[in-house]
Amino acid sequence: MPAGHTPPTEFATRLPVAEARAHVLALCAERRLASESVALDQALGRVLAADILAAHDQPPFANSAMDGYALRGAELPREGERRFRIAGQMLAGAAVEIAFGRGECVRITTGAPLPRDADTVVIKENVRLDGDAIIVGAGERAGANVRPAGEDIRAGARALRAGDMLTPARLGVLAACGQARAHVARRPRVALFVTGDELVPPDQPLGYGQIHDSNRYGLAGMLRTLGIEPEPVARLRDDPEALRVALLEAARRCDLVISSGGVSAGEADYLPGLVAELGRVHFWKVRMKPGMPILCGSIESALVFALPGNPVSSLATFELFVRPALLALQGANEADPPPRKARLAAPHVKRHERAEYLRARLEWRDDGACWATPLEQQGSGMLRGMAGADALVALGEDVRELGAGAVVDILPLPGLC
Ligand SMILES: Nc1nc2c(c(=O)[nH]1)N[C@H]1C(S)=C(S)[C@@H](COP(=O)(O)OP(=O)(O)OC[C@H]3O[C@@H](n4cnc5c(N)ncnc54)[C@H](O)[C@@H]3O)O[C@H]1N2
Ligand code: MOO
Repeated sequence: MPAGHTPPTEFATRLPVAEARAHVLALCAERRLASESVALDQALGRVLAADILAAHDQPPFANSAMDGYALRGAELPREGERRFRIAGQMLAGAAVEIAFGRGECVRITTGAPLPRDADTVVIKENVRLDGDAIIVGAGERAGANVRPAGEDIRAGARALRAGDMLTPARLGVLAACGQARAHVARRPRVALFVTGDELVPPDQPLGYGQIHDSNRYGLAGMLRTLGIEPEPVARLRDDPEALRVALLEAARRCDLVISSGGVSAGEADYLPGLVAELGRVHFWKVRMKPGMPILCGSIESALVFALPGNPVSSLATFELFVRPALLALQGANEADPPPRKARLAAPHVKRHERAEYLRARLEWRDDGACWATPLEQQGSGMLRGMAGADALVALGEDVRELGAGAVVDILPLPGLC
């Protein structure tokens, strides 16, 4: 009997989405990746393996927030004007301490340490120069334009949390804390298999019954939004022997194996039987549309996601299961974010009992709410609908009819900005 006809046994099937996601996250918690140290230049998008405690105050010293003149706030005039002799100047980076007396000030630039006896900076634009002195009028505020030491981050405080994904600003925090390297989770190694004898690469002409392979590019693109470059995998025919060898080899080399196609009920749908034979099926089929036939299993220590071949189904199931899995393997705090909300811009009728993920465009209107307009192309083979979508609108199993303005959960899709 061909492997495609060997029904896997002893696994959960037709799970609700939430249960399937919880199962995936639990599987990932058992498989957390080890950490490694990387230079900050290589750390964008990586997930911190430990809390970052600030070794010193940030800023490390009280400094001026503006270009101007540092002085004692108590000496500012309440009315009229007052003259301050310029005793010297402090430029950012200059390693000199300047002392100044009563009735004096120090010219200072933004970021320069505040002289010990100063507590106020009057900006350049608000003074009049008069020889070696400045004239300051009433109306200046004592204590103005000073950034106290540690106002951003106190020495010893937790600057970043284990599990934080390193965004550009977080890389800045690490650098500001004096860390040239970061301890981050190892990047997941991922193999991507695209199955289907009807598929030809986009640079080859189509024969009868053939289509261009789009999932390879869509799924690889999804991986790249997470900074993951898929491991090279040869193009395979729908041949169970070749697939068996390749799956086992990929599972030994990788943390996660993704396949596209061959996971439903067709004569050449070998994936479920092969995963059952080589490892274990954790669940097969989730009560969702698109993406119902998704399978999650494991072969040796690798997690396996067999995604449905319909192009929209493969991308939607990536977002719902594979992205959270890749984040959870790295211990990311963002692996299972709470759903975001939007208002549905047009009424919608759902005629089936599965959860539904509508492709929708988002728009922030003058009422301050985010409105989601479902696109016309909702078929699971209609890539154009997915390409025009900013988000998936998640409708629960029980939803049947929704009016315009109904509040719905949304799952934003990764974009380029
Ligand atoms: N009798 C049943 N038929 C189907 C079922 C079912 O439960 N019973 N499920 C349907 C659903 S829902 C989906 S989704 C698809 C998923 O099927 P497979 O994962 O087995 O995928 P394939 O049959 O290989 O392909 C489906 C569809 O997608 C096209 N495809 C596949 N790979 C690619 C690719 N790399 N790039 C572009 N397009 C691709 C393929 O040509 C098919 O048209 O099954 C339903 N059937
Ligand atoms: O669930 Mo399938 O993914 O509808 O096309």
